[in-house]
Amino acid sequence: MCDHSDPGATQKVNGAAPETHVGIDTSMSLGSNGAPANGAEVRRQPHLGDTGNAGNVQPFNSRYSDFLSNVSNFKIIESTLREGEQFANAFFDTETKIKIAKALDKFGVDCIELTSPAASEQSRKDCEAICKLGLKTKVITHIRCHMDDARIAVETGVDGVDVVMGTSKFLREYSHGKDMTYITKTAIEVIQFVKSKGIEIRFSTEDSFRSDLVDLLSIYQAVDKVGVNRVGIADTVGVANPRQVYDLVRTLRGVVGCDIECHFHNDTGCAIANAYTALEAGATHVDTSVLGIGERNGIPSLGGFIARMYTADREYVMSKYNLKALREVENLVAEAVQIQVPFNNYVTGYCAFTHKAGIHAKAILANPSTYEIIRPEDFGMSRYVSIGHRLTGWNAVKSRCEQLELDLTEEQVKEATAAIKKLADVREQTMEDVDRILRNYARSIEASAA
Ligand SMILES: CC(=O)SCCNC(=O)CCNC(=O)[C@H](O)C(C)(C)COP(=O)(O)OP(=O)(O)OC[C@H]1O[C@@H](n2cnc3c(N)ncnc32)[C@H](O)[C@@H]1OP(=O)(O)O
Ligand SMILES: O=C(O)CCC(=O)C(=O)O
Ligand SMILES: [Zn+2]
Repeated sequence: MCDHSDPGATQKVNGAAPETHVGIDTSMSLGSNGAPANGAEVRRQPHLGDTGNAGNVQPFNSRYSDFLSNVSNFKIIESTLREGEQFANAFFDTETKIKIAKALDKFGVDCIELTSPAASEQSRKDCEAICKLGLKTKVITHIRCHMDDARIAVETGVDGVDVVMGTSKFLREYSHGKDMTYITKTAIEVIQFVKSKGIEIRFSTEDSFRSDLVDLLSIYQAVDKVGVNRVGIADTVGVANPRQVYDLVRTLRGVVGCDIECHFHNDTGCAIANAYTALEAGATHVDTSVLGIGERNGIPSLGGFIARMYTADREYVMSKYNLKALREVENLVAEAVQIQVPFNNYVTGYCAFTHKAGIHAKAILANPSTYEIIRPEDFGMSRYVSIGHRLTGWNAVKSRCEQLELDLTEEQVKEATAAIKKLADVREQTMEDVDRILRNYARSIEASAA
């Protein structure tokens, strides 16, 4: 149910590198997610001056003058097994958690964050089991700012503990009822205790963007002074916009020496943009979850965040992360939480690399960089050109003729294209329909020439 491989029924075109292929398949059924049924392939010539989709021709790379930016030097705290477990549909048994942890390790995330061991006896056991897997990724757990939780956490074998406490007026009044003096004192106690066990510690303020700036900076400064490894900013309700994020992170960067982690909810659609902006302003770590699952409508998806970062610094992202492992971990999580991967998912969505309109198709066939900023092959994906519809053009049809080894002149291809469009005005044409039209047309030309 969660398979989200390439769309069938379109023309398959792999073409950024020399010696690339064009495969064709023209029906466009959203139900079928398998590889194209009819993948006849033809060669296309490499395009001179094809610098690749995310090469240095694009003008939006970060500026050298942007000395604060960590866009080319960031870490991912992957929270599918913590924030993701807070998604309404999520129930991860031990086996599933282990599979997800291993898949994230294979992808190469820097840290995985696990549900608090104080949540339940099974959560504690699962945390211990994942710590024993010997993963390359750091294993971190996430707890309240409370000594009882900290004592349980340090016994699990984790590499790090993420501590959080609400600082907004809302949470101080209606969640835990504690004032800033109490919060600061407890935070310092928890940090010193966790550090005394030789374990990494992060302190985060929940609902940071609705907290008082002076309160925030004071507590961050206090925890930095006692040697916290990271501080965290959390947009718990998804209220922040990129400009506000930039201002807060940049201000904080001037106040603490430790690393800065950021956590953004997606209630108002800014989560990935906010994460990117936080890195530009000097944050070092970003929280993600696979497919963005989490409380309500979640946080930045691992795939979406990676797509953004790849576009900013392809070399860094490709050298650090195993991008071809993205699809596997998405499928795993989608199945575990019983959802479909969205049709428009970043990178792996059903039609993320499908080009339809004739104008696009022509240019894509000449050079994929015209209409793609991500190279599908970097993620183990394929490119498609859809031709069995009325928006098609003769250039796309010509490429199919070449695949079918039909020797037609430009004028003849144009005439065949008109025939396809006429029929496609009535209904979408499948690949078989298009091939039949083209073959019949070629036969009729041959017959009239004989
Ligand atoms: C924004 C976020 O996503 S933060 C992470 C959320 N994660 C979780 O909640 C983990 C799963 N949670 C649980 O299993 C449970 O809520 C537990 C074990 C943590 C606590 O359970 P309970 O003791 O039954 O308390 P309950 O959940 O009803 O209320 C939360 C308690 O934590 C307190 N609390 C809330 N936030 C914090 C905090 N950041 N630090 C310390 N204490 C806190 C509240 O005041 C309340 O205390 P109370 O028992 O004196 O009323
Ligand atoms: O610990 C954090 O920084 C974030 C906690 C959280 O999930 C949130 O505030 O939404
Ligand atoms: Zn959250």
